[in-house]
Amino acid sequence: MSRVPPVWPPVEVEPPQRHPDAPEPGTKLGPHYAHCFGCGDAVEHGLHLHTVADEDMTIRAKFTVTEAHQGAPGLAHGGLLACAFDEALGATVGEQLRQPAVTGRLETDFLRPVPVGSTLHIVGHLDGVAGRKVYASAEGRLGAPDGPVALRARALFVTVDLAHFVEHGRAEDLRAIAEDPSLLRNRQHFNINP
Ligand SMILES: CCCCCCCC(=O)SCCNC(=O)CCNC(=O)[C@H](O)C(C)(C)COP(=O)(O)OP(=O)(O)OC[C@H]1O[C@@H](n2cnc3c(N)ncnc32)[C@H](O)[C@@H]1OP(=O)(O)O
Repeated sequence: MSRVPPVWPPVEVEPPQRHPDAPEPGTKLGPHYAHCFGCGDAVEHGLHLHTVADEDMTIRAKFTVTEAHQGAPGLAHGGLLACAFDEALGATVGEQLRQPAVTGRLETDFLRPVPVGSTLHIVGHLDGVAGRKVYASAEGRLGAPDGPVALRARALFVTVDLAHFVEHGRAEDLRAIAEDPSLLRNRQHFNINP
């Protein structure tokens, strides 16, 4: 079967406009929510993605695969790898546009197995905007920023109002944030206040 991907982005897009408050290249982004499985520091066996803003609408992220992330013996679970890309792409969109957005569609190509103990170096890029639709893509290299490509991913994010999270989030988790706003680690950027 051919691995030639379809045209990307799949619709006509405008070039994304970097928000004036988007973090400067080199800024460490930190977790956006303590209990986020992708980046949260309160999730013992989470992915703990470390993300840094970079030039040209990109972010760089690192994900180290632990024993807790196995699918086959000694190898990362594919769904968790997709999760790492969801997180990295979400950070790319959120940090560069400074607008809440959720994943509408995520596609992932797995090119190489990713062993436990290895680190994936992910670069996420904002590709274009069409109304509320935001297209982003990412590549993950094994072991080093110039290592072999292990995964590629493409995603459609859809921008939403903060009401999306208030309406759909579990009440006790929203209450916990109201009681301890520091759970939203990046709240100075997004000013989420449910
Ligand atoms: C820093 C933060 C890091 C966070 C990283 C993690 C990110 C996440 O995991 S977010 C959680 C997972 N995602 C979700 O829970 C989203 C669930 N889905 C939804 O809530 C809704 O379907 C939602 C908001 C995406 C879209 O619904 P709604 O607001 O009614 O808009 P809707 O009109 O259906 O869609 C908007 C546009 O997107 C398009 N679209 C939506 N979904 C898709 C899809 N899967 N494929 C193609 N196009 C789509 C629609 O066709 C529409 O296009 P157009 O404007 O051209 O008509």
